[in-house]
This record gives sequence, C-alpha cells and structure tokens, in this order.
Amino acid sequence: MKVRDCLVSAPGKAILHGEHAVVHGKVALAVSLNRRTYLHLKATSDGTVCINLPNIDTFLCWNLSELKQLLEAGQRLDFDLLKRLRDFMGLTNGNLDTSNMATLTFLYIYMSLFGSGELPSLKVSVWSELPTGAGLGSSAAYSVCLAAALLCASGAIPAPLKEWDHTCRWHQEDLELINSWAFQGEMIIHGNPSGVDNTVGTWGGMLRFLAGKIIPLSRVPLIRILLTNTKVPRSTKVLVARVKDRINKFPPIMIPVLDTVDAVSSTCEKVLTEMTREPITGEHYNTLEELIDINQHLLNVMGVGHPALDMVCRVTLAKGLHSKLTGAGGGGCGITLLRPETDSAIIQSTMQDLKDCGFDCWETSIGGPGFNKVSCFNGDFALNRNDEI
Ligand SMILES: Nc1ncnc2c1ncn2[C@@H]1O[C@H](COP(=O)(O)OP(=O)(O)O)[C@@H](O)[C@H]1O
Ligand SMILES: C[C@@](O)(CCOP(=O)(O)O)CC(=O)O
Ligand SMILES: [Mg+2]
Repeated sequence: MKVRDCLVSAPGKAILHGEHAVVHGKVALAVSLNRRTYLHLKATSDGTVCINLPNIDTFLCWNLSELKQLLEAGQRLDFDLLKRLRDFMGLTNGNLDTSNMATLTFLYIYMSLFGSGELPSLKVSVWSELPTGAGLGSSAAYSVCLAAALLCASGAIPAPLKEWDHTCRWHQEDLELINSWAFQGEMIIHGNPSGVDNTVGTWGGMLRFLAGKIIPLSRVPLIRILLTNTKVPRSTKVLVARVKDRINKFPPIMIPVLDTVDAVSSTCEKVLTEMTREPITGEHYNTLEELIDINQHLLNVMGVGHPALDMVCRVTLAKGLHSKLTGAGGGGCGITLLRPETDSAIIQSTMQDLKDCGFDCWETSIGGPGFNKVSCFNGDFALNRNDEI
C-alpha cells in the first residue's frame, strides 16, 4: 500500500471556564493557543511501524507481522482491539503511564484505520511546544495529529485543500472525522473525556461546548493572559475520576457546584459578547476577574486545586491580577487575566515573581480574529522528504 508522507499540526487549548463540569454535561468556554503539536509521518519499506515521541522519551518499533496477529479478520475494531493491544504491550489497567498511554493511542488508531487491509510500514514522529500533562490539552493535540495524519495516510480522508501560505486544510466533513478519531484517542488517555479539547484542537478559535454541541464564538475580544506552568505533574485521567468520586459521594453538594460553574461560563460568555458590541470598560474586566475568582474556589471545592496553584493566585493577586487553574488542575497550569491598562512593568515583575517560585510563565493572547486549527503543510515546503526527525 502506497502511503503519503505528511506533516500536520494541531494547537493546544486553554479552558476559560467549565473544566470538569463539562464532563458532566455543563458548558465550557475554551480557546486554542498559539503553541502546537507537530507530527511527521513517513512511509518506510522495512516492514516495521515506528514511533518517535521525544517529549516523553518514547522510541518504539514493532514488526508488522507481529501486529497483524492481533487483528481478527473481518472484525469491527473496538474495545476488544484495545484489550488485545493492552495484552500485547503487557499492560494492566493500572499501568497506564505517559509513554504507555501515548503508545496505546497510536497503535489503536493505526490498527483501527489500517486493520482491514495491509498494515503499512511507517515512521511517525511527534513533537510539541506544549508542556505534557499540564492542562493545555497536549493529549488532545497529540490525538488530533495522529487522527489527521493516519486518516490521510489511509486514504479515509482526501488530500487536504491547499492554502496560499503552503499550509492546507480539510473540508468540514473530514474535520468531523478527524475530531471523532481524536476523541477516541482522548478516551484512551483520559478515560472519560468531554470532547472539548479535541474539538478545539480540530477547529481552533474560541468555542462554547455543551454535551458534544459546539458553538463557535466568532466575535470575541482579544484578551491578554499569562499562562503559568507550576510544573507539578498530574494526570487528567486521575483528576476526572477524582471529581466523579466526589460527585457520587456528595450528590446534593456537588451537583449545585457543577450548576454554578455552568452559570459562571454562561455569564462569562455574555460579558465577552458584550465586549465585542460596546466599548470595553473597566466594569467588563471587573466582572471577568470576579468570575475567575469564583470559579477557582469552585474548582477547589471539586478537589482539583493544589498548593502550587494557590501560590499562582496569591502571587498574582499581590499585583492586583486574578488567576484560576486551567484544564484538569491538581498542578499543571493557571491562567491570569491581564487588563488592557495593566502596566508592562507590573506584568514583568509578576512574571519574575512566578519564575522565582520555580514556575514557567509566558504572556499570550486569546480570542480575537483568526483561526488556529489542525492544519497540514505541503511536505516539500515544510520538510525535505529525506530529512530524518
Ligand atoms: N508530545 C507528545 N508526545 C507523546 N504523547 C503525548 C504528547 N503530548 C501528550 N501526550 C500524551 O498525553 C498525556 C497527557 O495527557 P493529559 O493528562 O490529558 O494532560 P494534558 O493536560 O497535557 O492534556 C501524556 O501522558 C501522553 O500520553
Ligand atoms: C478536566 C477536563 O475538563 C479538561 C482536561 O484538560 P487537560 O487534559 O488537563 O488539558 C476534562 C475534559 O473535558 O475531558
Ligand atoms: Mg488532556
């Protein structure tokens, strides 16, 4: 089978409001970031499939003949395949570390897409500008890249449409297919994902996500934020399970908390919309700050806070800035809202204070015009075909 080489990329995301609550059917507001994950797929002819995942120190190869034995002729690929792959990799349920989850996700999508025909010999390399396991949707960006590249290589989606700047894109229905396979990847990595992260990775921009329904927010103001990575490692899968346990233990307490988060997200959306229709005032920013504070407390009630995230909130508040965790929490990243009038000296000194705590910190902006979705590059332009990654 002739497989096309390709280079694809997908953005990370920040959740403004609604993390965790979105898993339980509440609204989330999420936005793509200008940090991305890249995947290069290269056809080979040595009868192996190999993955290079330098961010997580994983470099593996398998013989196609070994993998073929895991496929049962004619069978629809599903969680039985997942079980066979787990057994093949020697994994028990509790043994899903960073490398195993990434490997299992790759093998699952690869075997599912190519299993009914000939397994192609490939080398797949993935690298990312996103911190892994820090709340910025690295798992979704990884899954979107795998889905896009492998669907394209298998011929399940056509060659993408070329754009003027040497990048290219897919039609809406192809993006939907990419998103659905990326969601399966997230299921392997997260256990019970809402789908918001893979949706942002696929479509980009800012969106409102509710029970699988996506409403793109096409008119949103450009907002400056700080992103701070506490570098405290955590796993989304573990945190999502922790919140579920707490909901099961205290339903009358936790269900109103989820409803309140839902109201925070909807109120924030309303304010953002107002900000595009009328002159932006200090009052708009005051409300956004209050919503951030309220949601941070609610996330602590859900049990996904961490002393390092409390530190981010304290350090920034000392400079008059408001922060909350973003993503699954339990460590990872926080976002801090910057007001338009915030002096650059204040921003610099806040960033220095955060760095002095041992955190990584960078300024970025979200919203505004422009999309930042999954895209591919015309191979010859972006990479010489003979380049080794
Ligand atoms: N660049 C990458 N290369 C390989 N695997 C990755 C990469 N980025 C993310 N992953 C996978 O995603 C997992 C992290 O997912 P998760 O706990 O949801 O955190 P995040 O908030 O970054 O999405 C990692 O353990 C790994 O399996
Ligand atoms: C906690 C959650 O709302 C977001 C998780 O994001 P991340 O994996 O921490 O980037 C889970 C989900 O929506 O699937
Ligand atoms: Mg994730």
